[in-house]
Amino acid sequence: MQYLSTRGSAPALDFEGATLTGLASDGGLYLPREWPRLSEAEIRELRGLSYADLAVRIMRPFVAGSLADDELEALCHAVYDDFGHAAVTPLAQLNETHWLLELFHGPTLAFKDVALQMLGQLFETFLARRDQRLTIVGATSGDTGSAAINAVAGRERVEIFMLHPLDRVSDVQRRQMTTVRAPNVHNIAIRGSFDDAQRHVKRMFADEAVTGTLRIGAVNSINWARLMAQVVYYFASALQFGAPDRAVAYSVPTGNFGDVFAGYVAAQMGLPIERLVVATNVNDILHRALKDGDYSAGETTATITPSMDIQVSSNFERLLFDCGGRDGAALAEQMRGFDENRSMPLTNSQREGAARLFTSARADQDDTARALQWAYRKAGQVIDPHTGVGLHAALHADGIAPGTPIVTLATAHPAKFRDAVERATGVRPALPARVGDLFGREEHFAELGGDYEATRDYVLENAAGSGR
Ligand SMILES: Cc1ncc(COP(=O)(O)O)c(C=O)c1O
Ligand SMILES: N[C@@H](CCOP(=O)(O)O)C(=O)O
Repeated sequence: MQYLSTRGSAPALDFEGATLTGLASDGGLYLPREWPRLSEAEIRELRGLSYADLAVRIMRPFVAGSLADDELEALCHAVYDDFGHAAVTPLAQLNETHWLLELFHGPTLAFKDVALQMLGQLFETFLARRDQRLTIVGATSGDTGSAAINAVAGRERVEIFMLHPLDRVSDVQRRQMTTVRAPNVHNIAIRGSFDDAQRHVKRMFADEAVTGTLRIGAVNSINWARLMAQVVYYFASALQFGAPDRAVAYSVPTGNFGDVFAGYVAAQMGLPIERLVVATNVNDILHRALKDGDYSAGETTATITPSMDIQVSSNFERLLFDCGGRDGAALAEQMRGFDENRSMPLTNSQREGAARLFTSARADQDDTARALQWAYRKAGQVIDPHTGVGLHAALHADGIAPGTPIVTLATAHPAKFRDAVERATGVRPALPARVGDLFGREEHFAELGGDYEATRDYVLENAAGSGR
């Protein structure tokens, strides 16, 4: 499989190249040249497979040419055979229509583990093959950071620099990153928002002072391999509802548009998805873009769903590319306009293409708290606030045919946000034993100002080196 940049001018790469490169050299994001398509009969044959075997079948066309079947099988079984829950991503029923897809059974209690545990293995495989090292630079609003650090801590061939916005992640999220003691892990808190951190990371990919010295890679969802691994749980859940003979709708709490874009990919592959509901908090650029065609970023507001306090949503570019006729040059121009004005109108084909599958909703803090209360009182489920944003959207979604199961992606364990959960429900969720003694361990992180140069220089000065 070949991968193309959404901005049209970076070289096409195979899966191995796209995984190690992360962000394309023209600033675009990699996407498969075409969507592999499964027939209804092929989807039916997936019923009853273990999660690991399903992952092999879904990922195989995407990795073709870069991983042999036996290599892919070994990786999928290594990651998913012992994942914290036998089903890896189990479903929980709320009522006759609504379900939760629990994505938080991995080591760091958020959906990011499902893909990042796989990405850690992919890095190891490809770097060993090339006898190379990689310096990862990443940005996190809380969950990607801990999941990525868990996936690569102590590994020989990678080191990781993870930027988080100072005081804008939960205490559990921060400690899951900053208490990890491994020589290849560097945590940096920057003054500003997640968007600032993400901008610094993307700029490093285009900065010769960095790329001329270090081979840098990405763990954020700008890395295609992340999304590929997330497609699997849409199939795993829809099959349980009878796919391909029955359609399912999903409500996805959204920030960087990665998780919900994985649902879009599943639909392009032939999975009958009736609707994808993009659920945002008050940082609602995606809701406004889908509703009015106006993609314009405001200031980020801190909320009880900090992982979704995002205004510039990386993966939306992938959707605009795919829906807008895959015209890289035109999209590069459109994105240049956005970089200059922090605002851009969508084209008609982008709007119409998106409207075929997506709908959207926005939840403020009261809506979110009410959704947490509803889940607890009506269904006995204590859910995290991000999941609450998704559930609010699911409960208020229209345009979904009666009788269609609506699945809300439960993206984090409630204990990661226990203060907000307790305030809404009166229940203080306990931290699962698998995260260990987080509050008894010492924290280590560098605190930097908000300027790009300080971040870049810190990385250059502290990198053990990955060669060029
Ligand atoms: C708990 C949680 N829910 C939802 C999201 C949103 O996911 P995405 O950025 O893939 O849209 C994130 C992070 O982005 C998250 O950490
Ligand atoms: N919510 C994320 C933000 C980064 O998103 P990513 O999916 O692009 O890595 C986080 O928790 O860090």
